[in-house]
Amino acid sequence: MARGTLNSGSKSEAELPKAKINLDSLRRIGKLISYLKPHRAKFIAAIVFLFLSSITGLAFPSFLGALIDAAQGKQKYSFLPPTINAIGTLAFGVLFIQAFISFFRVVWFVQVSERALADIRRDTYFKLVTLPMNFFANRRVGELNSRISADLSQIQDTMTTTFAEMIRQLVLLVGGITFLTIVSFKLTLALLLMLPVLIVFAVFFGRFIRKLSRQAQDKLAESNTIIEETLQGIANVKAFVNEAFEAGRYDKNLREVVKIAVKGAVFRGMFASFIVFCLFGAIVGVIWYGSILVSNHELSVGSLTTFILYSIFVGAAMGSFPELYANMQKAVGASERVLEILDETGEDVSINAEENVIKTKITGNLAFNNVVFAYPSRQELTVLKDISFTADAGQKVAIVGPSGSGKSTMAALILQFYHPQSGTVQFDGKEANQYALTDIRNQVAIVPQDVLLFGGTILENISYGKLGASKDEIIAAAKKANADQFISSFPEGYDTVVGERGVKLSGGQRQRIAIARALLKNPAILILDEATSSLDSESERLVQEALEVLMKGRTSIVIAHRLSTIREADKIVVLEKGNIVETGTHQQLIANEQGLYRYLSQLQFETAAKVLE
Ligand SMILES: Nc1ncnc2c1ncn2[C@@H]1O[C@H](COP(=O)(O)OP(=O)(O)OP(=O)(O)O)[C@@H](O)[C@H]1O
Repeated sequence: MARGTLNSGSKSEAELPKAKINLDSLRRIGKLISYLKPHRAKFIAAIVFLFLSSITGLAFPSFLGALIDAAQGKQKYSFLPPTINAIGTLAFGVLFIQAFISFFRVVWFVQVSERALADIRRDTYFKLVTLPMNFFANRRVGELNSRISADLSQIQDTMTTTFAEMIRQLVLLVGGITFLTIVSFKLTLALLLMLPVLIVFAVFFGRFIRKLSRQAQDKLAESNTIIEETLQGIANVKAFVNEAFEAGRYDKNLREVVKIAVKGAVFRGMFASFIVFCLFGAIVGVIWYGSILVSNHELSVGSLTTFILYSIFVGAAMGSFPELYANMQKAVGASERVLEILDETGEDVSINAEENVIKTKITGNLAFNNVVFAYPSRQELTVLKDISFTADAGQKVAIVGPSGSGKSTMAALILQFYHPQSGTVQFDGKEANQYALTDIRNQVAIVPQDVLLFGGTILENISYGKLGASKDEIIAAAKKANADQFISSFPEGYDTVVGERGVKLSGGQRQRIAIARALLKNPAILILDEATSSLDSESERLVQEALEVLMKGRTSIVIAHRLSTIREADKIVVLEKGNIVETGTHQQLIANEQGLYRYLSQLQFETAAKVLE
């Protein structure tokens, strides 16, 4: 039967959907098979060895039969030596060769599939990280993660085990039937009439029982949910005096669990009787008939032994096919899902670090010309409607407006995460598409609202702004970003591990790390997405000071939530529902009594005053 490793038991793999195997699906997954090409010599050698080891495996029942016959003074095959010792020695010789071949076939299969799989994994990951933002908007991280883990594991399992097992069982089946026919045509006929019917019956029976036990498990899980819900909401249960109701609900569910389990037990019992009576019965029948042939001198004892062993080989091979086939189907499904990613068109970003150099310098003039934009995932909602504004090199331009007015979307368009439906985004007077994508992203930095730190040291996190920066450069950037002081206060300083498993940094501290990152990157254009949650005043002062240093000498686009921080801006763009409703300096805008800016300013001023009271 198929080995236990075929379904490594992990839930996600066991639940992978199956796909139909036909010419069309095989053609589609041909691209994945092409990953074997660089290793084809080894792969072919492994298949040849697999054939050899399976064929030598087939020799053993004949050796055993010959040994038994030799013990009775008979010679079973003329091509085998007549004495017991000679046959035994030969059998050991073949065994040794088989062991030798098996070693290499296992090692080679694993080597080839591991390497091919690593290439597929690498390409899938590379493709994933270069895919446009829109791709990620429509998919959950968990789902993508499972493609790289569960789907690829299934493909790997199939490559290393299922595929080899399929070939091995095929050889055993064909070879087994051939040898059986040689030993006794009559017995083989009797066996082949019975065996397939019994095996098909056993497989379907087995599946039905598995389905029943899954139903029982699901029902049990349901009753566990009832317990969980009741205990979590115990205050509600008590307040409504619904203890009896919950107890009834649980009891009803439990009865159903028992009902399904008992029904399953009946079928399980029937299955056991069936196996005992029919399958073992078939063997007993064959031996019975064989013994009659032996007593009539039509068959030797050795031949009967050989026959029984080959029948076991053939039966096991037949029985293993349904599971092997199901595994193949899962692998085809998994391959199709992985290919879906590989076939997507990525952004024009190279994954070679050496190619990531700035080819065209940008001085920092930025312009939006009649930009109209809707997110590809929500075409019906036009987020930006005819936006035009300019930011000259070195200027500080603030974008303000109510929540949802499209401020962050403008930042995403500057970073080329998305492209406008009409209108253009220009850098130094040239349209964005005239630059290499990496040229723009390498010269634009963003300090986001919520700073994500990667698992690693503070030093590594800052150097994310400029990979390969020296420690001195990093410390200098941290000093300018007002971060050196708090970093040095940690016992491990810059080597302190942060991120999910490390030290938790406060919002203000994380922002200063992000500022140091941006300083290190030294961009021509800076986007500041101001944090909405307010920091305490000391933290705020440190962050604000660091930001002033960062903004000096470059174009800064400040997405502002607190209007007090942008009074000095060269230009303030006021956005409302995707339209620019006002543009000007703080003085100009505050003077407009009917203006949105003045209204928002007053609102914030009043809120602040109330807090102070
Ligand atoms: N990835 C996305 N896919 C689809 N719609 C989006 C996406 N991101 C934002 N939106 C929508 O675009 C509109 C503008 O959002 P945006 O985040 O630009 O506003 P904002 O002005 O930055 O808001 P806030 O001040 O709350 O951050 C909103 O209606 C939002 O629902």
